[in-house]
Amino acid sequence: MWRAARFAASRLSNRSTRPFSTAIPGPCMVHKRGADILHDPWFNKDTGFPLTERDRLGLRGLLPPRVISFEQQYARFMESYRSLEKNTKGQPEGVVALAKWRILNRLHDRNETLYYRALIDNIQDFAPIIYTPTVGLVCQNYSGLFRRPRGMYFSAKDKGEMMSMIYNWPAHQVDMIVLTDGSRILGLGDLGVQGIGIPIGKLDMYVAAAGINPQRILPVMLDVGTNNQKLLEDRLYLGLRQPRLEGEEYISIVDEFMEAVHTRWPKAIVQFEDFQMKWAFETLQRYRRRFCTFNDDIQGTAGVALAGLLGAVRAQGRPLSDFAKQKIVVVGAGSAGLGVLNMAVQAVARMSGNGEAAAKNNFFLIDKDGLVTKERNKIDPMAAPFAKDPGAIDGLREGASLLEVVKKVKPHVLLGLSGVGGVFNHEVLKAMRESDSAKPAIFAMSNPTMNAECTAEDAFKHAGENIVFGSGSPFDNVDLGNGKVGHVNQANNMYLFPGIGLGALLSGARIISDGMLQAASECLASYITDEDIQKGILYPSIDCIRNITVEVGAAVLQAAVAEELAEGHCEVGPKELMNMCKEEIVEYVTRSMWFPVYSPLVHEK
Ligand SMILES: NC(=O)C1=CN([C@@H]2O[C@H](COP(=O)(O)OP(=O)(O)OC[C@H]3O[C@@H](n4cnc5c(N)ncnc54)[C@H](O)[C@@H]3O)[C@@H](O)[C@H]2O)C=CC1
Ligand SMILES: CC(=O)C(=O)O
Ligand SMILES: [Mg+2]
Repeated sequence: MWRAARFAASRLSNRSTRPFSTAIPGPCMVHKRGADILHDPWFNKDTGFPLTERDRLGLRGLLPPRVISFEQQYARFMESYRSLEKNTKGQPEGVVALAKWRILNRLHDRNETLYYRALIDNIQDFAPIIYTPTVGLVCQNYSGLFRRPRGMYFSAKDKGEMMSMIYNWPAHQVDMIVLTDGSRILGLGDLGVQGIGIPIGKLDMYVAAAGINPQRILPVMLDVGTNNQKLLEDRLYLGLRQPRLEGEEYISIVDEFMEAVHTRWPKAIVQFEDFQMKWAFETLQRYRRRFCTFNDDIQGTAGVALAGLLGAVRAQGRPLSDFAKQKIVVVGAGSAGLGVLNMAVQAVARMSGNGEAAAKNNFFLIDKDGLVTKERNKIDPMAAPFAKDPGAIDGLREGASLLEVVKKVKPHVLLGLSGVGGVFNHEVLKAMRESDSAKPAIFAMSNPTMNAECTAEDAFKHAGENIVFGSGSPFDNVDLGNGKVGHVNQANNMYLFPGIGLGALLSGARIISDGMLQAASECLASYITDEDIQKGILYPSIDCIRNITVEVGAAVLQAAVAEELAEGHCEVGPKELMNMCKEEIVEYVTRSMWFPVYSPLVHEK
């Protein structure tokens, strides 16, 4: 069932990052001329326009005479980035992070080709700036940082207008949309319109990891108000100054947006991101059978966590079938925590063949009120299936604290998706030393860094050096002394959502099925070699995220074909997809990925 490490070795040979391409890129049609091109980041090449192109496009005289090559421009940008790093050394972390974000954002606003090349080639350094953790800081300060709009904004005031508004977007084709209502941005709560930074960051990862053409992405903010009093009182706040819409009023706005998008771009994939839990589940159920859509926090996170949980079983030197015997404490009963539980329980049920009721026995769910049991008043219907019988474990009652649960259960895995920084305190971590596992796993998956359930250093210090550790935001590996290293994994849905979107897009699937999501998770789980697993490495390095995404995308595409959901994409029809073997699918996915090079621009009226 789980194709474990068998395939991993063959994949390793495939991992080099693509060098500067020497192939001559095809032409790109542009409907503008002159200064309009220089001010359009999709087409702008700055000083890189060849002289013939300057003549053809009316650019002569609008640029200094010397033509600078793409490679020189890239080197120049990286030089200024590195000197900024040097010059800001010793300054407060937040100041440095925002300075780095600004220099990248300026390039993004000016020249997207160069920006994405820099991002792809330096993904390890730049992901923490354009994605978690810095993106959280950017969202918190968005109204002050705002210079130029990016993406689209649909507000409660636009009701009845969305069908026409969607045609204001300048691109003819959109493939990938990331949508938020700003109600639960990372672990930072309701940030209203300022949450737009998240769809922007996620789509940057789509371009960098999945090679989605940046002219075909669309970050969207649905501004239905905010319940964040501080923002409502902030005179610079750029969103609607009203409390969040609720109930029918709210859902009618989302309905209208979904209809508008699919009228103009019937094949566009919509990723729901950072919606508060009640609307995350409600919208997923409402749209997943009608549109090609998924919720990243529920489904993407679940797949990444499951891959990590299976890695933790392998790290103990046990067969994957032992997953059913692992005792797992999940801290956080929100969209992410419940998404993980649902997928993990299904996996246990499949592996053990004993059904879902039995599969739940070894999972323990904790929320802000402690252990969730059937005695809980007003239990959330989504959490109810995971509520324990009170007394199922001797001495553990409704609302038992995390420390009590860890001491009694002695779990193999402690997994945090609570959004609460430091909730895995020293006592809880020390209690993990008594785990029934020889290599206990600790996942502090909440973002950004301040909201992580514990730091990597504390985890290794208090829970012991034999743990395996994952965190949602990056931490440095921990020096354990004597040349030993505590490896830090980034347990983040970034390893899956780009491949889910890419595979769904290229398959032309009508919907994103559970089978497609399971295939994505299995693929990630089988990517790591046993040798790496023994070192505590559960996820590959972010440096090879493009290669991982190819594999995940191919697995998702294959699953869509197997389930007869694939309707084909562009010139590749469903029959051709059906006739492709695994290697041909991988080759097709790789070939379909956009890569940043300057294409010759051809003016078309
Ligand atoms: N690493 C990754 O890939 C991902 C990480 N996340 C992170 O997970 C966190 C939670 O996200 P959601 O589930 O969407 O949020 P949510 O708001 O829906 O759920 C939070 C849950 O944590 C519980 N909680 C709050 N305080 C607690 C405490 N002191 N002890 C135990 N539980 C407590 C709440 O009762 C609630 O059940 C966020 O920080 C988010 O950034 C979310 C998705 C992906
Ligand atoms: C990573 C992510 O999706 C989150 O923290 O919400
Ligand atoms: Mg999210």
